[in-house]
Amino acid sequence: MKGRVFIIGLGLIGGSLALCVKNQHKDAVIIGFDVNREQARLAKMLTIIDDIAETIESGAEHADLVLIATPVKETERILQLLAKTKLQPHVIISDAGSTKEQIVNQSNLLKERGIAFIGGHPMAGSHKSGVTAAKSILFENAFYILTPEEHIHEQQLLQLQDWLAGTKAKFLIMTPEEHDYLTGVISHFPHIVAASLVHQAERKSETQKLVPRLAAGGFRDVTRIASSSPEMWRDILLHNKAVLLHLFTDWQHEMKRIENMLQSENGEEILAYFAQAKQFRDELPKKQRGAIPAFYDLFVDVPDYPGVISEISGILAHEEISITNIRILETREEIYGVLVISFQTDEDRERANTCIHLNTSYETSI
Ligand SMILES: NC(=O)c1ccc[n+]([C@@H]2O[C@H](COP(=O)([O-])OP(=O)(O)OC[C@H]3O[C@@H](n4cnc5c(N)ncnc54)[C@H](O)[C@@H]3O)[C@@H](O)[C@H]2O)c1
Ligand SMILES: O=C(O)C(=O)C[C@]1(C(=O)O)C=C[C@@H](O)C=C1
Repeated sequence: MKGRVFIIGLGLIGGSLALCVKNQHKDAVIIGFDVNREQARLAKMLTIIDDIAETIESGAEHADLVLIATPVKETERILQLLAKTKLQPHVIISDAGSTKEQIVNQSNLLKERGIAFIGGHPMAGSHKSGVTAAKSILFENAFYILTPEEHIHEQQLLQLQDWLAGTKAKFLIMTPEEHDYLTGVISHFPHIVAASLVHQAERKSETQKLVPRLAAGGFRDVTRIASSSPEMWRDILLHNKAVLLHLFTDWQHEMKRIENMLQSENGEEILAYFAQAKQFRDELPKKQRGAIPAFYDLFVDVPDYPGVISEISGILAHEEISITNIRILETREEIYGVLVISFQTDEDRERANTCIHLNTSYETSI
């Protein structure tokens, strides 16, 4: 599609959306704005955007699509500003915020002017922030939730999906309330738990100096997201307060339940507790994750010795399995295994997995 796309907030998500729109719509002109001028300058330098707008008003005036990718409290303020700004009558405005109800409520002022606002949330991301972390593949295979209100025409919804087709995400339509409940359960509350575990470890480290050095595999896996942007998460919590307070009560019951099992040394119940969690966790759809390994990646836990890459690639070549990339991770943090092999299809990855199991004793994970 041709047109002018204005992106407000040029961080991880705004930058990634800009790349996705440009990949799909080569003739589109992407204008960006960020309060942090350095982020805007970097976005232009990295050719993630074509031009920088001096103000939100000047960027929005001639835009066909406006995407807001700022922390959610800022998004509310920006919607208030846009409601007073000169806009093209056909413009579509959307956002990428992690909460929806308060943002959609705030868009009422635009609705009164007959301007279309469609709440959006690409359900993939990272603990990294800033435009330098932006990637065009960030949302591949992830869900992209849209929360159109009743007055939004089908045509406007389709047009937004068309603009965002380069994300290669799967669109899901739901109400803002449903969105906030679901994300409260699977994203926002887990974030609080991750941060609380880090706080607990930090407190213990005051008397137990070895805690930071020993905080390895499991602790790092479960707390990776605690390294995310504090501003972003402060805003998410403030927006989704009601859902989260309800989940705190649930969680406290949950902790009490396992605490009681331990208190009474009920081994059978403890076993069942972990077995049930393992079953549900193991059955989560693997292909629907976001970007972190967004390709068909296979992780192979190999000893770090010269020649290991050619050993594995030789085994795969022998079976005529094509690989698109093979590399050694410099760190073992967050993902098991140091050798990452990328494939074009899930089928190739499955074949490779079987082949490595048959020919080596290395552990693999997908
Ligand atoms: N990080 C994730 O995993 C993720 C995933 C999906 C959605 N989101 C949502 O996307 C939004 C952006 O998150 P991010 O990860 O890109 O954060 P980020 O910190 O990488 O980028 C946010 C950018 O917004 C800019 N900004 C802040 N206030 C502004 C304002 N008033 N006007 C213009 N620019 C402003 C900041 O300077 C920053 O560059 C948030 O609402 C977040 O909830 C995040
Ligand atoms: O992978 C991560 O680092 C994330 O936390 C991404 C994550 C999530 O909870 O899944 C975080 C918030 C966004 O709203 C969407 C995605």
